[in-house]
Amino acid sequence: MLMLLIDSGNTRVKVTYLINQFRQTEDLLVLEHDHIDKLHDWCNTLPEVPVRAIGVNVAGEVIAHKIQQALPASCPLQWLAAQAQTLHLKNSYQHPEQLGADRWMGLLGLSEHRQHPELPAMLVSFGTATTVDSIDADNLFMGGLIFPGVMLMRASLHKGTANLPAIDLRKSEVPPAFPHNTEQAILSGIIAAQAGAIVRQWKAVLDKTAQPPTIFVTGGARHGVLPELHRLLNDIAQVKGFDTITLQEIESPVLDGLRIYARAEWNH
Ligand SMILES: Nc1ncnc2c1ncn2[C@@H]1O[C@H](COP(=O)(O)OP(=O)(O)OP(=O)(O)O)[C@@H](O)[C@H]1O
Ligand SMILES: CC(C)(CO)[C@@H](O)C(=O)NCCC(=O)O
Repeated sequence: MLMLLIDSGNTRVKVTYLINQFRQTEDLLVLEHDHIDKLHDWCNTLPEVPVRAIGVNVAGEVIAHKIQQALPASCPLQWLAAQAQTLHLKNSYQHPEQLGADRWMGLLGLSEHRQHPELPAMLVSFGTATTVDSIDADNLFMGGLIFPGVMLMRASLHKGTANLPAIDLRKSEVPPAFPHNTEQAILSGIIAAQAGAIVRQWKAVLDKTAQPPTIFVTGGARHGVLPELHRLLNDIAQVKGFDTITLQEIESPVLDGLRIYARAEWNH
């Protein structure tokens, strides 16, 4: 039995599959919104006809419909939402279903990466928006931040002002603390905002739980932020008396979460 797992984000749609509940392949399809129809042909190349699909969609109804249309008629699709509790994960959102389903499944996906489940953990996703979510050692989602992602910050400065250019973001060095030109000032500003928010949340979790969270980082826009993030985390580790702060990059926590969900359902 082949089951599709779909992570439909605001920039890209990612699809993988399970055969008899196991991920037997590293096959991953990544599609921009304009190319969702290619999902149809991809499905025809799979080793079996898919009989079911589950996924999360935060890209709106139109994209959800396009995905549904691209699937074989034999393959019913179920979109999952955040809940008050899913497996071991508990949700502290006032209205649990308001939490982005991608954030929720991503947090579920952390369980297969956490080497120290006795410590809290953070999931930082540098996607279209940046999200910074925390769970404690009892798997309670404590709450999290949403702010414009790297590309949105860049675009909004360019669109919302007369003088600011659309800068080149393909640099992954620590940007200067005291920029001396416009391009550097924008780059440093964006990276400082992104990295600074994560350090702020790391400290908030430490203050609340008295334990240092492990940080998991994902998303297409992460590379430019990581050098500055490492630098800030080294600084705060020293101040707080820790040898190091664990930061681990992970490729697809949302698909990992969907896989965990699918297997649990299968075994039920
Ligand atoms: N090299 C890069 N430098 C900066 N940003 C990048 C780079 N590569 C991709 N991005 C940005 O990363 C974002 C996409 O990341 P990702 O694929 O994780 O997004 P996504 O899954 O579509 O996100 P979301 O789920 O938030 O919609 C886009 O904003 C894209 O412009
Ligand atoms: C924040 C995004 C856009 C991140 O992809 C998504 O999770 C979303 O649309 N969330 C809904 C609002 C919320 O999570 O509170």
